[in-house]
Amino acid sequence: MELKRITHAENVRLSDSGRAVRILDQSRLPNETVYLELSQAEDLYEAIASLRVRGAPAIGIFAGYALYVLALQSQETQYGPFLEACRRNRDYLNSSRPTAVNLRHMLDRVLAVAESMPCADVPSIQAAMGQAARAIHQEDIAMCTAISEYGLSLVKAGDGILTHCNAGPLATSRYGTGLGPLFLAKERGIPLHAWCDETRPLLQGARLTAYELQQAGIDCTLICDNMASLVMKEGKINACFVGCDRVARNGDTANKIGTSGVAILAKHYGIPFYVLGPSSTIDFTCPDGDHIPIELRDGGELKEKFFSAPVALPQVKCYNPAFDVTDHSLITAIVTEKGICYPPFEQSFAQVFGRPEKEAT
Ligand SMILES: CSC[C@H]1O[C@H](OP(=O)(O)O)[C@H](O)[C@@H]1O
Repeated sequence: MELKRITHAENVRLSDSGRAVRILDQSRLPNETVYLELSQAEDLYEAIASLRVRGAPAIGIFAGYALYVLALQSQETQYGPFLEACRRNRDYLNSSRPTAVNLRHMLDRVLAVAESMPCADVPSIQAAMGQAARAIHQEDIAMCTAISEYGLSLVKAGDGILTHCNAGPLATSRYGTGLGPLFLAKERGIPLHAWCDETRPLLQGARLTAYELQQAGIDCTLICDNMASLVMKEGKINACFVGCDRVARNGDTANKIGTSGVAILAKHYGIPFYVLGPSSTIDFTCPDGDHIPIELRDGGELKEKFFSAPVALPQVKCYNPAFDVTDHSLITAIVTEKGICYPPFEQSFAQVFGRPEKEAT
């Protein structure tokens, strides 16, 4: 049987000129397909802050390229001033969103290249930074493929998979993490059915997950977030697959707001709850979920965004945390590119990643 390779929208890459970052503007999907080429610091920052590019791995890939294209514009010819400019750009881009640790990890990785070349000329440093940014992108493709393989091993043909938010190719490089097994299953002719939480308030599930799955010909049904309990009770769900933005050392996981509620429901109904993500999303310096910074966003996203008229009076106060933390006790396994980690997570991380069990904080 000819295996049909799923084509993925190119969500982030270097522009053809090599001097800008080209993205598919996810804030305009699913109704408009708009590509942007960004090279100015303020535009690169805004693209992350406004979720034109979003999803922990995709943010990391974008940030690596962004620091590189900004370095290319530097007029500095001396190492010291050049490095200081790179550090300022790193700090500025890192301040765009606080929760997804991939942002910090990948900015630091590209900056570390510049910091490791004190005796090199600026053009050589710029070239090395570009190689690091491209490596981050290629590594993510490999990681998502491996995560998808491990994730697919946890389900069987005909299973119903509940998803929350978007952790597909748009949020990563290819395949995705939480959605990766669904794309891999499609390529292999294995039927799975996705039940997609719309994921208020920014509707990544409705706008992006349903879009990606529909485009790929993958069976999916869109539901409101408040329907998750009913579809679980009705026996439609055999497993929950979600992505992650930051995993603490004990397995507590920050992901899109509403994820912890899905995990509590899954526990109640005896349904396995899987977190899927690359090792670059694990923050080994973070001891537990209480130490994960949670982004607070503007209340307008609740009251008027996506509505033809406001759904609440302008004076109504709002609370809009963009993420919540799922306690490690609610997680069946954390699926990474290096293997499936089962509780106790600190021990399995040590085994899978070959790290000391107790890390210096
Ligand atoms: C593949 S990780 C995607 C992860 O990021 C999303 O957050 P946002 O849309 O705000 O970037 C969400 O938490 C997804 O699970």
